[in-house]
Amino acid sequence: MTTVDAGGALIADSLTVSAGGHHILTGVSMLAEPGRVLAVTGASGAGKTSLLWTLTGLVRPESGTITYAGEPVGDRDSAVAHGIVLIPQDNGVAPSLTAYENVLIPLIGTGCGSEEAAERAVDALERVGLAGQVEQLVEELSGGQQQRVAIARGLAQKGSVLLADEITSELDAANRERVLELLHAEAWRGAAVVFATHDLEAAGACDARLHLVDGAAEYIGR
Ligand SMILES: Nc1ncnc2c1ncn2[C@@H]1O[C@H](COP(=O)(O)OP(=O)(O)OP(=O)(O)O)[C@@H](O)[C@H]1O
Repeated sequence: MTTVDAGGALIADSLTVSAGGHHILTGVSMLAEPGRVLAVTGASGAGKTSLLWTLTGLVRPESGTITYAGEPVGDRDSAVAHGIVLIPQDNGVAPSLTAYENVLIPLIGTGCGSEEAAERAVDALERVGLAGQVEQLVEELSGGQQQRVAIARGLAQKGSVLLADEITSELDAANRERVLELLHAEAWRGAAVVFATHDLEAAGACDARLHLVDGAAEYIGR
């Protein structure tokens, strides 16, 4: 397994984000530590996706700062350079490519050598239980299988920070358990993991919890 910088905490300080003329995050602060899984909970519309998109540089905050290992994360390029990986809520997989290509191509795009990328892609697909679907077109896969392709794509990148947005929503019980174990395995590898979820049982098994209410952090702890 690849190890990452153990000093690499992702810290958000007083993030405020606006869209459509109103605040969708208001003064949210957060600490994601290497080796730990932070659950982000909250009702639908509370701001979980907005927070993860801001942490990964896809949304620019109106005020507040984000740092990784003490370095500013100001935009998408710096988030990528710091190894901040997002598994998005909508999966974002390419339907006309195979499962393997969906995992492989982003690895090549980030400069991974072709042999290592191939190994990592197959390994990640096996870890999510898709060893038998490696060469299958994504459009031929079920919703839950497509979600697992997106998870494999995120795992294969071996990020320093893994942001996982509602990644168990389409999974059956066995695959939900498998994916939760994989998130914790990412933390054991040394990554800081942030897991947005409606699943309070899964959140309870995480190391820390940030609860959002109407875009504000209401409760931090277990
Ligand atoms: N581009 C946008 N323009 C205007 N409002 C937005 C935009 N993006 C998000 N919002 C609003 O911000 C709020 C938070 O949305 P967000 O998707 O972050 O919530 P969430 O907690 O992830 O919800 P869910 O659990 O349903 O995925 C919602 O009220 C949403 O309508």
